[in-house]
Amino acid sequence: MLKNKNIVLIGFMGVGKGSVAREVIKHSDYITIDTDDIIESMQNRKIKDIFAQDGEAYFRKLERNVAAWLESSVKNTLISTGGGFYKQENLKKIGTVVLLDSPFEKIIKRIKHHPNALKKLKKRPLLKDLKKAQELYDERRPEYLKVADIVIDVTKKSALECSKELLKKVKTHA
Ligand SMILES: Nc1ncnc2c1ncn2[C@@H]1O[C@H](COP(=O)(O)OP(=O)(O)O)[C@@H](O)[C@H]1O
Ligand SMILES: O=C(O)C1=C[C@@H](OP(=O)(O)O)[C@@H](O)[C@H](O)C1
Repeated sequence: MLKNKNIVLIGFMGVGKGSVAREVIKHSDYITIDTDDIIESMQNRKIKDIFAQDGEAYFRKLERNVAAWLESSVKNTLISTGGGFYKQENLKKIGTVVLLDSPFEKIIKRIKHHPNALKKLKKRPLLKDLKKAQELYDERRPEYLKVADIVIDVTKKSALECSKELLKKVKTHA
């Protein structure tokens, strides 16, 4: 583990941030937290309900609050983030930024193959319209690459393989 250094996992919706984080903690001393989970628990409602009831701008404000808290108060933690969290101004101050990268079609294929696919799609308001989601992906991908300290191509790898690559790359990045 790096001293006083968080790992911030970024990447498009459904690319596997949560899945990889859960593998990393099995093979290291890291504790993991998820910005979406923090927001849902503070609000006592689901992300899709926050979007529906108060709109995306309100959700982004909540993300900003979480980002400020992460920077001031969280250390030595693997932080999994929502797909839009990478835009936070203080992102690089929170920790080493690791991008999970994969083509749009592969991400969607994976989600659709999951036994709980419908639920997985429903809980992500920005995946409702796949054409718009593809546009969002195209707009974001260069920005993800720009902000990342480390990039992991997750396309042909299991979450376990990705977690091992992450731990190795983080170690050598220090
Ligand atoms: N490396 C992987 N190989 C195959 N399927 C994966 C992999 N990583 C994630 N998945 C599947 O993709 C979907 C989205 O993963 P998830 O971890 O929830 O993504 P995120 O946290 O980035 O939104 C889930 O159905 C999960 O089981
Ligand atoms: O890409 C985005 O802007 C979003 C991604 C979601 O998280 P996941 O990446 O975990 O699906 C969630 O934060 C919200 O629906 C907005």
